[in-house]
Amino acid sequence: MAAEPMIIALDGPAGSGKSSTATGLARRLGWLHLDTGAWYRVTALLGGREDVDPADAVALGRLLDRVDRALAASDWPGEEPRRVLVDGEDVTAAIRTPEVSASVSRYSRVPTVRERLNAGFRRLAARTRAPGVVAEGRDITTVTFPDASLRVLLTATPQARARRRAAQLGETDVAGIARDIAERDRRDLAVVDFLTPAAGVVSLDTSELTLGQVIDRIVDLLPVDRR
Ligand SMILES: Nc1ncnc2c1ncn2[C@@H]1O[C@H](COP(=O)(O)OP(=O)(O)OP(=O)(O)O)[C@@H](O)[C@H]1O
Ligand SMILES: Nc1ccn([C@@H]2O[C@H](COP(=O)(O)O)[C@@H](O)[C@H]2O)c(=O)n1
Repeated sequence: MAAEPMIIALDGPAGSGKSSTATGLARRLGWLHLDTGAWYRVTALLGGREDVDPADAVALGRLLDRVDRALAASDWPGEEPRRVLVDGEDVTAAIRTPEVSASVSRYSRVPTVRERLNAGFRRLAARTRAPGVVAEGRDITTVTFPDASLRVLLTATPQARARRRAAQLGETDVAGIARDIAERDRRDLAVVDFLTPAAGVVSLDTSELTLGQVIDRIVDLLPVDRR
């Protein structure tokens, strides 16, 4: 029987570097990168387009069935940068717009959404062709994969996060970006605590580290035969 895939779980606030770190780790290790935030974003994108009221259990269930099928079809270890496809449509860029970022918590705060997506993440990780999974989000170390082989909480100062995001977007209004990040964190923190490391979770402050240094530090925490 094939060995269970090894899991690295990464959590952290917006802009702390989860996706870039997970991308680099997955590339280096040849593992599957599971960007859970992307699937919350897909839910918000499709929900917004179809005007799905999160309180309408039937419409929400149909929406989540669709997201679930797209998630299940996304086992592409080694593909970086990752594309996000839904029924053949490439929504990689569409899920990153400021509108989706602003609306995602309307769906991500709903318990049914979290339960259905978490179940899909666990199924994907259990049956991936990859030898391991780097999963990143907000509740990955605590709820989705509390038994992961390695669990890391990435942190960075609000200033560092806003500076990085401004550079990423080519924006000069760093203060405005800092406000957007703080607002999204505030809404997300009402649902899960991703600022306090749970027992056994390694906390890594990336404010003064380059991306390469962050990846090296995490690889150093793996058993020697898995690096
Ligand atoms: N250690 C680092 N040093 C410098 N820049 C970094 C570092 N980590 C990430 N970055 C840059 O910061 C920006 C935000 O990183 P990233 O998108 O990975 O954060 P995130 O935690 O996934 O954010 P979100 O939760 O909003 O999706 C990117 O442009 C990335 O290249
Ligand atoms: N495990 C997770 C991951 C994400 N979310 C919600 O999705 C939003 C987008 O996530 P990004 O990582 O792409 O920024 C995020 O703001 C959360 O609302 C979540 O709840 N749990």
